[in-house]
Amino acid sequence: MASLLDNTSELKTFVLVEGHGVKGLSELKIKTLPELFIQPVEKRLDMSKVVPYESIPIIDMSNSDDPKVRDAICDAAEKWGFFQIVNHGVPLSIIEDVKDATHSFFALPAEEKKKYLFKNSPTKNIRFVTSFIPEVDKVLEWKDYLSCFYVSDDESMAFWPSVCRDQILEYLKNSESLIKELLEVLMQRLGIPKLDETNQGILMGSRRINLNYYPVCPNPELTVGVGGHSDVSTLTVLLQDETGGLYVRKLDSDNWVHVPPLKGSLTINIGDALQILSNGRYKSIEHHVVANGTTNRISVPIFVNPRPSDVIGPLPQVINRGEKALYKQVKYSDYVKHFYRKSHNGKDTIDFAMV
Ligand SMILES: CC(C)(COP(=O)(O)OP(=O)(O)OC[C@H]1O[C@@H](n2cnc3c(N)ncnc32)[C@H](O)[C@@H]1OP(=O)(O)O)[C@@H](O)C(=O)NCCC(=O)NCCSC(=O)/C=C/c1ccc(O)c(O)c1
Ligand SMILES: O=C(O)CCC(=O)C(=O)O
Ligand SMILES: [Fe+2]
Repeated sequence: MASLLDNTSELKTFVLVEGHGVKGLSELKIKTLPELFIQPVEKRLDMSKVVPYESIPIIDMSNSDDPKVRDAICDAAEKWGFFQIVNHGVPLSIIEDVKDATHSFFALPAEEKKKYLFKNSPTKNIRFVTSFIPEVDKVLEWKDYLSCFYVSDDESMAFWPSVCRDQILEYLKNSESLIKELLEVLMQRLGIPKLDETNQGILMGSRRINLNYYPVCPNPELTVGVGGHSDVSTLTVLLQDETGGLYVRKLDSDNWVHVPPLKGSLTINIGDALQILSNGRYKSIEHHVVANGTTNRISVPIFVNPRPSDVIGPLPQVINRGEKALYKQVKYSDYVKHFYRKSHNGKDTIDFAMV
């Protein structure tokens, strides 16, 4: 084991090539974090900047036709870019099933998980990864994930891991009406009364779902679970377990706010695509996940996106009201490829679309 930990190339092979991931490393009960994962101080979360007395809004969706609830959603998207929802209509049993399925996938032996590494995967729409982009990240993040881009039920049934595919598909189906409702509410404030086929395609024409696993880390303060980044989605529906560890930047400040686990809740955040489409009105906020010294953590984000072929820019309904466009028109797949070409670095992806 000593040679594994001291030799970066052997370590990379164990973690990235043999399918062990950081979970496999954590299970060796190592006492010290290998250098490969030691983040520069500026990439770690400065806990002195966390403000304990603030929290993102919690919105009860049981009366979602109530104008007060609809206003609360739009206000949260403008002022925080992040909010938690309860009574959202996604059955709690479906949520529990997807959490269990996440544990089942990561409990598979390395030999099985290895089949989903990008170079071995039967389809480019599914990949098992450690860190964010290990080919690009100079220092690795303390996270393994399975990323699934949804194309069709048939493709999922053929290629997704059988231990989790049915639960993921059920979850995707059962979150559909919630996603549509949230987008409808957000569009109404922008002067778009109904979602028709065209804007529905741009707002929610594709989905990516990730199963994230953050294993216990020997020196959590020296690394990150996920470095500061904003999502490139339209919006993200995030399911987290009872561990905690997600922090979001308070708008226009140097302060961070914890997103506490709240049983049965889902966390919603605005992504870059909606910041662009709304010409900056709705905010895609930087967020960060810390590593944990005592508990394994899972989370499951659904990234609701435009279709890869869509061209996105500030919506005509927004610009026609006399606003100056802050962003140019970009092909969404170009935007996403730009995101996937570099390590996490706060909010810098959106520079790609800036006028
Ligand atoms: C992703 C692309 C661009 C792939 O295009 P495609 O033509 O199919 O390319 P391909 O030949 O299959 O794959 C190669 C590309 O995969 C992309 N890629 C690289 N790493 C990954 C990865 N880990 N997961 C998925 N795609 C990746 C790169 O963009 C590659 O581009 P290039 O290096 O060839 O230039 C396309 O499917 C698309 O436009 N999808 C739109 C929907 C979408 O995926 N949106 C992203 C929402 S994800 C989001 O908002 C946040 C994600 C996130 C945040 C923090 C994390 O720590 C993390 O892990 C993930
Ligand atoms: O694990 C979390 O709570 C958030 C993960 C995240 O930000 C992401 O996968 O984009
Ligand atoms: Fe994220």
